[in-house]
Amino acid sequence: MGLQAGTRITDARVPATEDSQPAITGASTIEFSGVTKRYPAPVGNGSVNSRAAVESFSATLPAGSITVLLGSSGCGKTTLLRMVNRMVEPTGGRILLDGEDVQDGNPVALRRSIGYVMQNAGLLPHRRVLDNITLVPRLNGTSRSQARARAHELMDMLGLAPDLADRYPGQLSGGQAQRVGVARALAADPGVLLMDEPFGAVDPLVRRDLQRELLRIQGELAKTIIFVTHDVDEALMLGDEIILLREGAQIAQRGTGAQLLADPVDDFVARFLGLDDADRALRLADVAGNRVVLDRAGRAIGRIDADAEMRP
Ligand SMILES: Nc1ncnc2c1ncn2[C@@H]1O[C@H](COP(=O)(O)OP(=O)(O)OP(=O)(O)O)[C@@H](O)[C@H]1O
Repeated sequence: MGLQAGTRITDARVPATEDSQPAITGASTIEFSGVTKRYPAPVGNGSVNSRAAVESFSATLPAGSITVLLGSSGCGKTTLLRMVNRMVEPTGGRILLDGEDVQDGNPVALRRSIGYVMQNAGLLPHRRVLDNITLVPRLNGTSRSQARARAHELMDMLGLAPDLADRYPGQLSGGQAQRVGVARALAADPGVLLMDEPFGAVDPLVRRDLQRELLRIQGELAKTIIFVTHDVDEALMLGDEIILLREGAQIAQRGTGAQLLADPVDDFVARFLGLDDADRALRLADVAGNRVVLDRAGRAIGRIDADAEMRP
């Protein structure tokens, strides 16, 4: 379809801000090099086999970009993500952050230096919203007043009303809890943000809002984000690049959303993206001078932003 390399699909309803390339400050390049994870798998006779959840995965993710790990349940997305902050230890291979092996440092310090957002927000239920957000900066030695000031800033940035600061997580809606989860992950100003299906548990409208917020915040902060999802539309909307995975975290195809849509390398990719599905039937069209991705009903689910180069 003649799409340029380096195109990015953005939310069709968000106007482009071509001149707003954010400065990349403190974001890290993430390099996976031959990373493997085998979990012990008990077999019937009492002995234990091991299965590779991730088999020799290699990829370099540029600083300041959103890379989406897209794939079916069980293909190894979460395992890949959790090896970055050593919640899961790899069986083989190396993960480098700006050239430094994550295995070389203290895992607790590593975890505190990396933002992590999970599906159910993972907030501490007995701590108020503000205390959830300030927790990691406080553990890192930030003063109470500074940590609270930053927490209020982040709440404002994420559209959370100030009076929510004193609530407990159980008193929040799902969407509010996810916003607090994102604020908490950003509170220590990490260079890397790991997001594991963070918007999967909220309704589609709230999910769309959260996706838009994330893109807006990323426009300001330019973190290196790994975003895990099995939702194609979410991947197309958020990813500077998408890595589509098969079982064992084998890379089926890697590229911008536009590249994957225009040039799927095989049937697996085409099927996963819904290109062969008459009910979905994603297609590209020109609308008011923009190249947009339409679903079967003609709804715009994303726009191809041909001017957006992949950031270094
Ligand atoms: N702690 C564990 N012990 C044993 N096997 C595990 C463990 N965690 C994950 N696995 C297995 O590793 C494989 C990959 O799991 P993983 O959670 O990384 O996949 P995923 O792509 O994130 O799936 P989902 O989208 O359902 O979260 C699966 O077969 C899973 O059963």
